[in-house]
Amino acid sequence: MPGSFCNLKKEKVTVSQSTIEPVVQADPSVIAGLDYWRTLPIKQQPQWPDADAVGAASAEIAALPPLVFAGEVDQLRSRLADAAAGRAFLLQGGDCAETFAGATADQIRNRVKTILQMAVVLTYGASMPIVKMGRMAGQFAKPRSSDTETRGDVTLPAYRGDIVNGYDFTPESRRADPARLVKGYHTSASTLNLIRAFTQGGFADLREVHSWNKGFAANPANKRYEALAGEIDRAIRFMEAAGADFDELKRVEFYSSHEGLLMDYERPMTRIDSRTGLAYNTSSHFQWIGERTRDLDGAHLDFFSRVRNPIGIKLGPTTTPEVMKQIIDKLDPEREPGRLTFITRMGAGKIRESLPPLLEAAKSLGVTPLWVTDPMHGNGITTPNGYKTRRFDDVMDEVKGFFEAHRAAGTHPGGIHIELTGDDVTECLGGSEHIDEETLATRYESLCDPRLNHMQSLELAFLVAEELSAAKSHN
Ligand SMILES: O=C[C@H](O)[C@H](O)COP(=O)(O)O
Ligand SMILES: C=C(OP(=O)(O)O)C(=O)O
Ligand SMILES: [Mn+2]
Repeated sequence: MPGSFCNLKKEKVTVSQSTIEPVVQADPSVIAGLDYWRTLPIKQQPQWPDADAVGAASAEIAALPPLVFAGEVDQLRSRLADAAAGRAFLLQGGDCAETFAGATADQIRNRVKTILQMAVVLTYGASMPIVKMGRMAGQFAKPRSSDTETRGDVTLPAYRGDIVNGYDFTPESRRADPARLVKGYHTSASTLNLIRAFTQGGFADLREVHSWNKGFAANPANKRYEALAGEIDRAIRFMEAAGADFDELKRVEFYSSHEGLLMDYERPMTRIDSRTGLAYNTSSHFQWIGERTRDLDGAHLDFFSRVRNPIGIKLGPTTTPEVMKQIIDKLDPEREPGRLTFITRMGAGKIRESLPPLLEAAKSLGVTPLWVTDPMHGNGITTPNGYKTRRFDDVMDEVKGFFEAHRAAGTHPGGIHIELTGDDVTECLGGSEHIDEETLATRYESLCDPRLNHMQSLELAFLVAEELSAAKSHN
């Protein structure tokens, strides 16, 4: 697999030799285009103190093997095309900011386990395949509202994610360190390796995942979900009785994704596929462009318009149909199924007004992007004692608004994008454990935005499954 890519170092094109398949030479204009973003305005990049050290780190990354194979990326595009057409549903979840210290076997397993558990519930509710994708194995760079953070009378650069600087509030830790780019690569590689092992090696066995869900539903706090859990149980027993081959249900496809933000990492991870001569960002299967960096004439949109990966764009409540159309024209001029995902993050109070005009505009343009709801980023609040948090009920209300808007427009609600962890943290308010403002302090671990914990994530999956099954019966 690695031999089928060429490494791109600066402007020079070197194509590695593959004995397995013929190598297609990269068109020089493709290579040159990949650096056009350097001429454009760019937001949310760190102030690296040492330009030579950044260049050296990027060159080192450019020489390392790709983390994903272009063929897997193509497969994901076709899965997302199914979701856009209403034949599948995307579940994308993981930390707001992964950390190097958090890349442990236990924490990775808990996140994968949570996503697998949610996926089983959603599969039942949707009666459709669930495309499983982690905000994992590369979600290390963060855009921030402010470049600096002030505590008392000390002001330092803001924490921009472990791939840039440290969280500790000292000048040394907050200085952007290019060595972190290389560590980001290796941490992504080891995380993805374990994800592949879990999802291919037997851990994802449907019956096992289902038995974990039975444990969730047996908890008296989750009584509300007992009936649905019972239905899933009967469905699985029916499959067993009918002779389903459960060995075939031990492995699942699982895709990696992160925000395509930090260009000194994304550019060197972008390689030319020897099969096609086209550029793929091999840092993950899918990248999205954030609400803060999706400027039409900016560096990010230009760069990601030139890679073959399926691309997500976050759309906040102020997005106009005209801007949406220009994004489509720039990123998906061919209107290729599965290429473009719109991840709307409007806020529970706004989605019912802000989403319908975009859905109507897409219909009148004759385009069918994949529509995904991110019910996290429009619902942030800060408690009087200083914790960034979100209310579970607001999150769920935005999901409901998303389904309502699609039902009214006759478009497909194609997926959910959630900040979650598999651990029992206390970062979001509410849920069946009734986490309140006092409780937040007991186990608040996120270095950026608050995540649903394991229980809250499963609870959300049961509620979304109800929405999905209602959406089915309306069709
Ligand atoms: O994850 C999203 C953003 O990075 C985050 O919401 C920004 O948070 P801030 O407003 O604390 O910078
Ligand atoms: C930064 C994020 O979101 P947004 O761009 O929607 O604010 C995120 O997904 O963590
Ligand atoms: Mn976030």
